Amino acid sequence: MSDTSINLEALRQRIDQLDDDILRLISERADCAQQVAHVKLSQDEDAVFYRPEREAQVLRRIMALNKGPLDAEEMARLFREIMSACLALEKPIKVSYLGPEGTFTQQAALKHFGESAVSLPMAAIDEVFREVEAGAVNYGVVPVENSTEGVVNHTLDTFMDSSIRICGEVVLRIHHHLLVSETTRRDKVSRIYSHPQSFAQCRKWLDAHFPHAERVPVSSNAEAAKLVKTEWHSAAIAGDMAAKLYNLERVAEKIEDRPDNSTRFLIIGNQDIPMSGEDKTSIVVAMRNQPGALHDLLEPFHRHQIDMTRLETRPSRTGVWNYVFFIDFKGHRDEPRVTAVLEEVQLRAAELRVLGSYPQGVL
Ligand SMILES: O=C(O)C(=O)C[C@]1(C(=O)O)C=C[C@@H](O)C=C1
Repeated sequence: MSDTSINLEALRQRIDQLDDDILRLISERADCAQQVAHVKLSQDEDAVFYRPEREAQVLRRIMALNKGPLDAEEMARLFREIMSACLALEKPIKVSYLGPEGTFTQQAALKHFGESAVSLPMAAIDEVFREVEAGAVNYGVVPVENSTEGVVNHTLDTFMDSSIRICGEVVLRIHHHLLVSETTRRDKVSRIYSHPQSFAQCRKWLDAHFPHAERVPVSSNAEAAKLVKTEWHSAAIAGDMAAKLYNLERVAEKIEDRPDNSTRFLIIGNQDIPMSGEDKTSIVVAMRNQPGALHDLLEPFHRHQIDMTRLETRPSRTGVWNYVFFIDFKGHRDEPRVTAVLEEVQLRAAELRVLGSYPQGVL
């Protein structure tokens, strides 16, 4: 036997021993999670098993402790899956998302809740809200803003008519690929299907590489991928999940014009989330229609040195010229300086609703 094969053998034996340890430790961890479930149930028969603030703390701790060689995000992803499996042992979690299967929203749902969550595709954003409101699922996942294309107005508008709360956020790096099926004539592509937002995010690449192909907008990237299966002269722009789901080949990868293209998704539910230590709060405010209203709204945030991460304006559905403001800022509603700001804004506003305080996205 050569030296290298002896070495390989020894290393594999060591890996087997380590796997034994990992297996034992994961099982012990799962056992602990089951005991946590018993404690929760003994305190409250309607106990909520999923604890986003605790999950965020676990992942942040692991990322801070990690010394490599795996990078912190990779390590957190592994722990994300362990926690997902532990939670499923306590109580399986059901999550609705803006479908169909294979969309970036499904990818975001899995990134946030892990593979052990049961995820159910819905045809529209309102349906995701409705399922959560009706208690048919525990949580929902909807897109809210894209770094290239801006806000998803439909999601914001749906919050105005709903009592649903925001329980979390997840940011997904969006990579688009040009996809074809095994029967596509790659030199004869004359039509490309995709969602309008994806076309917008890949405009320059398309102008340079497929200036003459017809661009056909469809309701989702997954739908685009599905259509390609049946047409020999068509391609689709979609992401990894759709490529995998419909078994398509990537003719060109990462064709988005901006390398930092990302989408933020919200986790919606019926629950108030306690502080995790690094939180955000989202509010919706209607101001009276008078001069200086916007200044009056923003001034308390400035004075209390609260870091505002987003401000969107949407027309209110009640008065013709009235606008409402969607504001995200750092901090949790239970922190004294946040409570103070909310009290001041309440006095100046026609209406204020806290949509939720939740952990800042970790992964
Ligand atoms: O700490 C808890 O409350 C648990 O239920 C345990 C645990 C975990 O596996 O660490 C599992 C699910 C919760 O969402 C948070 C954490």
